[in-house]
Amino acid sequence: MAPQKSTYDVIVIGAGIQGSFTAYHLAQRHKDTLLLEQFLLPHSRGSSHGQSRIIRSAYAQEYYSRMMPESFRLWRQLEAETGTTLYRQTGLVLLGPPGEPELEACRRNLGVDEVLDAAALAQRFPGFRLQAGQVAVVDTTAGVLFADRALRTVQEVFRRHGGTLRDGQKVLHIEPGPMVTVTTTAGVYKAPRLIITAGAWTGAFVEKLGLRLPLQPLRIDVCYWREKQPGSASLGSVSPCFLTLGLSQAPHGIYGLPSIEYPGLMKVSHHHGSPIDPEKRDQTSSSTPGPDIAILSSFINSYLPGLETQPALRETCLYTNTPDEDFILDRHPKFSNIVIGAGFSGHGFKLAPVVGKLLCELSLGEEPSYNMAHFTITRFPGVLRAAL
Ligand SMILES: Cc1cc2nc3c(=O)[nH]c(=O)nc-3n(C[C@H](O)[C@H](O)[C@H](O)COP(=O)(O)OP(=O)(O)OC[C@H]3O[C@@H](n4cnc5c(N)ncnc54)[C@H](O)[C@@H]3O)c2cc1C
Ligand SMILES: O=C(O)[C@@H]1CCCC=N1
Repeated sequence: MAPQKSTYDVIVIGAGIQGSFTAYHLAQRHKDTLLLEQFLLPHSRGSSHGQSRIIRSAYAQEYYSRMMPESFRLWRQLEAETGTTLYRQTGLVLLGPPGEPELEACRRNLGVDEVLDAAALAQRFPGFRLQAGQVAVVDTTAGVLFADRALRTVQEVFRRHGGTLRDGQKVLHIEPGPMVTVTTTAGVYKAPRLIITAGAWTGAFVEKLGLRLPLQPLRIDVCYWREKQPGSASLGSVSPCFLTLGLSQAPHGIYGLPSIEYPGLMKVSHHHGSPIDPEKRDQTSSSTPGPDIAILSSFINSYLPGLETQPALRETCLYTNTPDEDFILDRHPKFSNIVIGAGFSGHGFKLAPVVGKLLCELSLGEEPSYNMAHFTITRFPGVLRAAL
């Protein structure tokens, strides 16, 4: 048997959606790239699994909304390159009290004048019942990304461009230097450039490289609710995605997508969860609070009368939040050939094509295509441990 190749132009750790898109951009640019994943693929232990994610232009922060046209374009490019459907336009309803600052900022950034009241919304989306004192803004560009399929597709194209993906290999040790040495459970690899996109595991990882990043993994309980009339909230019906802003009973927001993963079951969940160690996610103890089902039930009763008010199914997923919920996309302050992409705070999937491009640019020492001020490591004081 030929000995395994061990030296590459770039090594990427973590084959979730961010690492996979980063590796795809590198391989497209003819960099000999190794993508390492601790679990056998596909897996459901991180943040990128499941069949659906929301994609929307609506962002309160201009620095994300400015990235969205390119992200939509790159998703379409991947669809065209592979002949695969990855996106379905459904529209997205943002709802909250009139004048709510985030809602207003989204409306402004979308360039939408219209704010809908209950009657106007019901006419457009009959399954939705807006409550008194609430308004809605519609993002018509928004829709659903077929997440598992997207992850598989980007990994396939990465390989097609000559990239190497090794799964079932956990990275155990990183030795910084002009040639970074990466030791896994199955081998030792070297490259002049390393990119860490290890999701909820990133904090523990970079700690060993002298960085204390304020990354908080959260366990997210994803709930599915049965349609009273089968098919009424399916992808084929007039059923939008939605997201609440400024609801007093759910300050982090409640969101929903049409029934996709399970016919007849619509996903409606909190946009938040409970702190967790990713190594212990299945060890639910009485000290790990579950999602507040009563709040979701009451929301469904009021806003989505076509659904049963008890969840039919629950699944788990992980967010990795930063304190300001902005991403971390930066070079290691001490080892500039190590780049970190983390802290996607529950909203990173839609932007993965652009995130991958930016991490690729940072790693190759190029000027990033967007202003990176909101994504720096040094926005958090005291991250560099004195010892290193
Ligand atoms: C329930 C839920 C709903 C969401 N909804 C949306 C949405 O609607 N729209 C949206 O845009 N975003 C959404 N997100 C957020 C989005 O899915 C995440 O931001 C994104 O998937 C993060 O990807 P990642 O690659 O950083 O992490 P991951 O997918 O977790 O990938 C990191 C990978 O690194 C690997 N790894 C870790 N340590 C090692 C090691 N030592 N060696 C080798 N490999 C290692 C892990 O196994 C993992 O596969 C949602 C997230 C969740 C959980
Ligand atoms: O990023 C998004 O659009 C969504 C919103 C609701 C939950 C997670 N992410």
